[in-house]
Amino acid sequence: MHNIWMRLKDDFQLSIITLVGFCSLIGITPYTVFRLLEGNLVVGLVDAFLVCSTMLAVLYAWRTGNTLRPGQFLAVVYSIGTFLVAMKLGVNGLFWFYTLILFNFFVVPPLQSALATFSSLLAICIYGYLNPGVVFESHYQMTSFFVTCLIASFFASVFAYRGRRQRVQLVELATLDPLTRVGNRRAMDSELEIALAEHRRYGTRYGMLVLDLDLFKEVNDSHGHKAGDRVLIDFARIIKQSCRQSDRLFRMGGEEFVLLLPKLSREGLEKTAGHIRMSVAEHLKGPGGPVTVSIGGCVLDQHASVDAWMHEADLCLYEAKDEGRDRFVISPGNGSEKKGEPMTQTENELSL
Ligand SMILES: Nc1nc2c(ncn2[C@@H]2O[C@H](COP(=O)(O)OP(=O)(O)OP(=O)(O)O)[C@@H](O)[C@H]2O)c(=O)[nH]1
Repeated sequence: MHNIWMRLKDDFQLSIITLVGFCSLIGITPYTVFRLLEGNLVVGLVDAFLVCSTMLAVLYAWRTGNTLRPGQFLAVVYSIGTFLVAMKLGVNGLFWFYTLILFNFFVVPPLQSALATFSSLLAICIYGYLNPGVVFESHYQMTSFFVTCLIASFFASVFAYRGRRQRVQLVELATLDPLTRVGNRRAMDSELEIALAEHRRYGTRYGMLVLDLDLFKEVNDSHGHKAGDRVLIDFARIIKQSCRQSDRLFRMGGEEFVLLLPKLSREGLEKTAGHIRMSVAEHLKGPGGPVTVSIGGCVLDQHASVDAWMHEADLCLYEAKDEGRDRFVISPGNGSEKKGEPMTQTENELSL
């Protein structure tokens, strides 16, 4: 129950789709029964179809975590459904268009929503125009309906667009480091926990590299904080260019970064660490000359916690610093506290 509540709180789109499911169940089901009882089979079946489709979409969203596809599916189903209901019920069915406008703008991105709503609106107006007296009582009524729907759509799309942008900005504020635009510590903590859970459940392999710029204080002290910031931004860019798209880079704080690498063996981790060390040494130019990086690494194994995993990588980093910097040390990987001496390799040793 706690899990369900957390997902509803954290995922806005999921909560909207769930709300739609709830509203359709209690809002449309009575109409379905009523239409079927009064013998209006078509509208009754359309209503029943809407309720069933909504329930399926809600289930799909909860099972897969994907809310875009069920949202698009519902936007199409409801747009067609609203058209059919208005076609059959005439003026009494037209009021559902206002609900459709709001609904579509909540479940799909603004452009897709405008397309679905406008198509449905246009379809009912064309049908009404071709069949005078069936849907609209006059052309004047049809025009008023069309114009008010367009105005309502316009306002809904402005609010939907602003709402979406603000949500994206909030997520960025909560998960990105403002200087380097890589993941922040909060994002790192949650991704490392997910990695640990996946490793335990499915045996997925993960490697971690802890990267720390060498003698970074000198850059700041000699050339100022702004120059230091520039070096940090360039460093993050070089790391992102040197690793796979599936790898995730986080800034732990200061000049220390963590790289999470999925599906990597210890040998793969060594290669990547060597490649990154070399790329940084070659391409990272501070105001006073090249800046290098020291790296500690560890493959996730039998670690009791994320802290234990990170601690092992940190010990390797300290060792790389102690041995003279501009190098990497990868733990031998027994999953517990470091027991033996970890392997230390510079790029030259690797290529021998
Ligand atoms: N420009 C800038 N500097 C930062 C930022 N965060 C931390 N620092 C600086 O990073 C420096 C870290 O210095 P140290 O921890 O002594 O490490 P170091 O000089 O890199 O030495 P080693 O790690 O031993 O190679 C300090 O001068 C901090 O002020 C930041 O966001 N921007």
